[in-house]
Amino acid sequence: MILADTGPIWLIGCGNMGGAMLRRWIAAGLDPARVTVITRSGTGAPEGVRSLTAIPDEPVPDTVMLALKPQQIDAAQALLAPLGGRIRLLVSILAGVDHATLAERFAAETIVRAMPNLPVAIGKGVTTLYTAGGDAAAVMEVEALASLLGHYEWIADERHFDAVTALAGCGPGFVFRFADALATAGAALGLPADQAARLAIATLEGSAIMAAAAEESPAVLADRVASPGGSTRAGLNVLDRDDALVGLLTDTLAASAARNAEMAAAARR
Ligand SMILES: NC(=O)C1=CN([C@@H]2O[C@H](COP(=O)(O)OP(=O)(O)OC[C@H]3O[C@@H](n4cnc5c(N)ncnc54)[C@H](OP(=O)(O)O)[C@@H]3O)[C@@H](O)[C@H]2O)C=CC1
Ligand SMILES: O=C(O)[C@@H]1CCC=N1
Repeated sequence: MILADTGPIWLIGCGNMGGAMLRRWIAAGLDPARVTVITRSGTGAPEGVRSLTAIPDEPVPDTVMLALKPQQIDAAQALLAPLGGRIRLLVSILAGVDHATLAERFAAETIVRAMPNLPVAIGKGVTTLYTAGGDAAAVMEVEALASLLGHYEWIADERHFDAVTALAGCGPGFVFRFADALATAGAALGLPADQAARLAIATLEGSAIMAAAAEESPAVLADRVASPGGSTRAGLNVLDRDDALVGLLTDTLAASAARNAEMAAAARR
């Protein structure tokens, strides 16, 4: 998809996620001269991008992206309050904070919630999008930006946003933890720790690429690894006993989704 040059983009916050997205967009062809990063410290912006600690005395930008923490939404509102008019497109990556809260706090014609994940840094991210409606061209622009980050999908029901945040937004954190656990378990069997770490990550990489390309489900692929009466089955029996792994991950996502809901409630105050 081609990026429309609709004018200035202000990025409020440029930390782990805002920075990863912006670097990827610039690598993919976004003109850095269109972007102004605004943070308290004036740090974090990629080279060639204007970096400020307050909003400039300029016309309302076409696009504003909120990439600070949900707990910092009051500061973002105060920062943008002096703007004299409506922002054409507001994109928020704040976990939890819902569309209605954004509409109440920010004057924007089109508001899109986006939930990216950290592999956007290498163009292999997952971004989930939601809007309650808005200008079709603005929505297309968000799609064009999201497509540069990797896989993207819209959700029609905002009530699913906390769940997609838990699964895909937080998901890399859980997968990285799984990689560590796999390596730790390998080391417990006597492997050198560095070798166990390499093998664990390469195994995850190959398995994920294979699962992404396969027509069969991961469940079928798991059975293909497990020779009848063999060693994989013996291991899977541990993960499957009383749905141990499913139960653990269900609790994990539920805890993340509940935290998103708490942050959303705090932002409504
Ligand atoms: N990390 C992740 O994997 C993901 C994060 N998100 C969302 O991204 C958002 C940011 O998270 P993350 O990047 O991890 O957080 P970071 O702490 O890494 O970045 C926060 C950024 O916000 C800036 N900031 C803080 N306060 C203000 C302020 N008052 N005005 C302007 N800028 C400010 C910080 O700079 P300074 O301190 O200099 O002001 C920093 O650049 C969150 O809403 C989170 O829900 C979504 C998906 C995944
Ligand atoms: O931990 C967080 O709150 C954010 C939301 C998704 C990933 N990181």
